[in-house]
Amino acid sequence: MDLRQHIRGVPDFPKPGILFYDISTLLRHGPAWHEAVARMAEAIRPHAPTMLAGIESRGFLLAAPLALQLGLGFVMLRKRGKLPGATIGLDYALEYGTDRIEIQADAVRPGERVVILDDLLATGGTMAAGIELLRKAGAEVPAAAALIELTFLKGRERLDVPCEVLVSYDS
Ligand SMILES: O=P(O)(O)OC[C@H]1O[C@H](OP(=O)(O)OP(=O)(O)O)[C@H](O)[C@@H]1O
Ligand SMILES: Nc1ncnc2[nH]cnc12
Repeated sequence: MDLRQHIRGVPDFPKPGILFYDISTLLRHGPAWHEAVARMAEAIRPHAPTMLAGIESRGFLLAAPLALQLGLGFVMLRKRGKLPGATIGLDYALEYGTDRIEIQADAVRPGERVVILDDLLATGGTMAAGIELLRKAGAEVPAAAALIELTFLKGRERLDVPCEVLVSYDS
């Protein structure tokens, strides 16, 4: 199955000139979504994770079913101020301005092998921050994974681990 047929490019969202790769149409299609999760599980398995992590919010859509498929738990990396209890945070640069992601301080045990998931790798800033935050919390990060990579933005060059992807766009 060509997953590309189930991903919609929406022009000029969220601002003029940006082509937004919308996974809503993939999520809505049962067989395509099932296959995407199954293929992602097989791509991640060789990295031998003991746990998964998902980046808010579209990363959660992958982390939850993949954790079930692989028989693992998963941890939420959330935007600022959303997690209760003690947290560890990391500020990171966006195209315009900065953002912050956080993890609960007791979320991972030292040396836990955590594969980090997001829906899409664009500039790589979000994924790189997620990896750094997981390491700050004591995890090892053997790999990252995303459904979609926008290769022309070279986000992969910002990562020091392999990134598994299912669909790439070069423009
Ligand atoms: O590689 P980057 O340039 O950092 O961009 C990729 C990030 O941007 C999107 O998240 P967004 O902030 O739109 O949040 P959402 O998942 O809540 O929609 C996407 O889900 C990734 O997390
Ligand atoms: N072009 C894009 N489409 C969908 N999500 C994104 N996140 C960052 N860039 C994006």
